[in-house]
Amino acid sequence: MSAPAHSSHTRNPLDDERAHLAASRAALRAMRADAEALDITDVAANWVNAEVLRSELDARIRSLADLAHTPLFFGRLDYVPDRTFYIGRRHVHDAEGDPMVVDWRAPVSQPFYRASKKDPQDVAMRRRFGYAGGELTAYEDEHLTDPAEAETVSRLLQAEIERPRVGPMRDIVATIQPEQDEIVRAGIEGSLCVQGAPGTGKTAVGLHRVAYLLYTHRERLARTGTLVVGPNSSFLRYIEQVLPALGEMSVRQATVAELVSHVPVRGEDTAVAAHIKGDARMAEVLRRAVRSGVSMPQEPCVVVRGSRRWRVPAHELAGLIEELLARDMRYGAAREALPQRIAHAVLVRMEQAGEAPDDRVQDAVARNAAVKAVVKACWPVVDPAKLVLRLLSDANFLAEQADGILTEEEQKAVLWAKPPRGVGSARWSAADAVLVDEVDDLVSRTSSLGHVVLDEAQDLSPMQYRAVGRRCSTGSVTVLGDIAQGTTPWATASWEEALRHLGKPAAAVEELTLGFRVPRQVIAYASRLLPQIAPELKEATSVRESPGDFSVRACARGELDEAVVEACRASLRHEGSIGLIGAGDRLPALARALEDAGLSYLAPGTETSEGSRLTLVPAALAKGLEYDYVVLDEPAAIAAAEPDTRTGLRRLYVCLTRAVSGLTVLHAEPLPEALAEPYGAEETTGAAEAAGA
Ligand SMILES: Nc1ncnc2c1ncn2[C@@H]1O[C@H](COP(=O)(O)OP(=O)(O)OP(=O)(O)O)[C@@H](O)[C@H]1O
Repeated sequence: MSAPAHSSHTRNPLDDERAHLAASRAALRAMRADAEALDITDVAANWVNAEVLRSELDARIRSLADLAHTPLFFGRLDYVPDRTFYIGRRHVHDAEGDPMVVDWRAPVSQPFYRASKKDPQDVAMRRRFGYAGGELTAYEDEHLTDPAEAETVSRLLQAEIERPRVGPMRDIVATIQPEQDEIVRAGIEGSLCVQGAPGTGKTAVGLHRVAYLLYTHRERLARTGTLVVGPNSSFLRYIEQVLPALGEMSVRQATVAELVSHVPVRGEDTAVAAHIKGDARMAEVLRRAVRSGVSMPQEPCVVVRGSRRWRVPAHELAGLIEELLARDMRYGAAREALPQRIAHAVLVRMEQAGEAPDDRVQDAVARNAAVKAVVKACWPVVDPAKLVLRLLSDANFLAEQADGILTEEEQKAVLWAKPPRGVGSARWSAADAVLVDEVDDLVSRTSSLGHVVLDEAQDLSPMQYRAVGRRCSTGSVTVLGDIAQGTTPWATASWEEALRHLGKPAAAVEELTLGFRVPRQVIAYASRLLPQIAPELKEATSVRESPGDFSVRACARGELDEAVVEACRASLRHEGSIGLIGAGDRLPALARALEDAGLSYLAPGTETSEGSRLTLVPAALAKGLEYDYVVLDEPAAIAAAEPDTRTGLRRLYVCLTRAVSGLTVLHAEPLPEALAEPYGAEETTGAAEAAGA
């Protein structure tokens, strides 16, 4: 793209901008040299201090590195009157401390993302820069206050959206859209939920929001911590470079399974059992179970001190226990409070007898063997894993705790067929681990982080939402997901319900509808499934201009593998990444076909590179990922691999919406009904062919 011609006889503005880039680079080098030259021997009082300071300084020096392939600034704002700011990934200042580049997250940068002709926000001109291989090669201006200038779609923005994808996920800091920016910059106090169709940038927005919050509330979040929760490790590997690219290294990323890893998960539940174990009613069953060991004393507690014996009668002890049960306290905290309460009762008696005991006496009484014996008998220690184990293997115990909460059939469904011998040998399932986590929290409060981003949230069960919710009980959360992509039988039905289980019922639900990934005709084709999988949702639109290569082809049974290999070859002739997606049990055959054809392939989550661009993706792991070209093998098999029709079609919807530039669907079995209609010739361009032939 060339720079627009400017009428003046002076230097080409591009030269001026290049000069500013060179000067900014020099300033950044000077900042780095300053940091490197800093002598900390005088300021660090001791060895530990010196170590801490050194590592902070090293991090700062690293963050000041000038990365040749990431432009130092990507935009410029000319405010009225007469103030110019260059917007980039990080702040750069000159020797006097004046800004050469301001951080995209600073308040003065906000109009770069939000200002419009309708609302110029004091900006006279917005300039976007185009780079090629680290060189500044183009710019594009919008004069927001000029009534004569028509509003246009930015070509640089469009080029960025169309740029082929290879390697890990990229940041979108140069091209965040206004509706996305509102979410990125929403205040830290409020929790938010974002419903968005495939490719509307939910993941990108969530990660940029973390970077924004860390910039704006650095100290607070350094103390309390931030966490990004994603669906599986391939997904986490795919997104893990985005935050470091934005200069943020200290954000933890985890799956829900990793958050609740109290027991080793080796077993699997039936869909029915998993559904019940994920139901919020389980929380009440567990609460009862935890307290079920509490009993009322039959004997008085007799404390001997010196020559005197102090007696607290059984009914008074029972009163203390009942009072603790009635309070909204963690089980473990109440257990710690009980000896003090009993000791207090003893102290009252001592005072009545004319003694003047102090706090030390109360502490000593609380540690007395007789008091300890009462606590041990009446308020026993609860081991979370052992308690859940008992609940799932002892039918009578479960029946008592679940009485009036779970039906008999439901109880039967969650009981282990063969009770394990102990915690170590049990075949715990993922849902069991969440139950153990719930009990753990009933015993001692889980500590809360400052902010949690929960991505692909539509798949979580109510009990999983509770597990995430307790990790942000005093902080806030950003929930991202798409109901139409919910593929677990235990998925929570609506965002309102999900937010309730998270403990954030007042959070606002926003919707993103502009799609940045999937070409228009592909999203239109996939959206035919919406009436069956999520009738309440609107069809996504696409901002992508490229119509994309899209074809649906029927083959004879014996020829499918060969056709798939051929489609992969054809895709490899284009630039960018290629994903071959198939049902789990089709994967061995597909792998063999690729190997026989001499095509090497990667596993999902492995970084693609120019030399290795083809990934073989099981349908179950496709969620959240994207490829420039997707070859989709046998839709019917993908749908059939799920326990019910709706889940099957939702899985298919996920797989159909992974493509950026091209999608080839190949099938030997009939297509699901909604997709069988030929794709209308009037809607297609290029290679689309009739489906279901
Ligand atoms: N403002 C933007 N500018 C450029 N690219 C964007 C923008 N927003 C999103 N994208 C790109 O669109 C693609 C889809 O984004 P992302 O994966 O965040 O979507 P998603 O809503 O999480 O999708 P899914 O529902 O499939 O998980 C990514 O390649 C992302 O970088």
